[in-house]
Amino acid sequence: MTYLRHCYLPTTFQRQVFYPASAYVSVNKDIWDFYFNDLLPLITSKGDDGNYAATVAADLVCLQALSRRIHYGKHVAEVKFREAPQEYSPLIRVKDRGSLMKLLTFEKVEEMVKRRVEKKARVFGQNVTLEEKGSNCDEHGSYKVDPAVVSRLYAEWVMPLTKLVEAAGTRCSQDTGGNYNTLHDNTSA
Ligand SMILES: O=C(O)C(=O)C[C@]1(C(=O)O)C=C[C@@H](O)C=C1
Repeated sequence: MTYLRHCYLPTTFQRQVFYPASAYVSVNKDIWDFYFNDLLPLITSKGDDGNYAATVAADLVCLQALSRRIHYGKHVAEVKFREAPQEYSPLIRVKDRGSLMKLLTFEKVEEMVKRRVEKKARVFGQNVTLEEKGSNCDEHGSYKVDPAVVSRLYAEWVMPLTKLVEAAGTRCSQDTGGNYNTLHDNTSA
């Protein structure tokens, strides 16, 4: 590092967006676990095609995309907390995890997200062939990934983990002195 010249460009000012404690909020271990244990068995078939390098590269892209999407929950939490601190603060103070989760949940939005990702998988994930439709098809064609599984991915893993990040994020907004790595239900709110 000592060999590097100083940069000629002025350092840009990075606004501190998050409360410092939110740097410790991470659900990457949970993402890793559901990706390999639950999701992959639903979208792959057993066997060995020898494409290890391409597979690792694809896994990395997917894991990073999932992690980015889920940890955007920190931004969402920040907005929600700033819009209604009077609603969030008392729940955080008394560690009412259930009510906090309810406040962070918008069921109608979740329904829309599930329908939207399913439709996107249908539209953008079609296999294009010149052959007649096979057994893995509906009236529109066949898909690289079953659109119902994509909807399930969001319903069972992506949105619940986003909310977990949001819950931890709102706690950071309230109080920067705690341990925010303790995200799960068996821990205090
Ligand atoms: O849109 C929101 O308010 C979010 O918090 C995001 C999100 C999601 O992960 O898509 C999570 C929780 C809500 O219940 C709805 C949607």
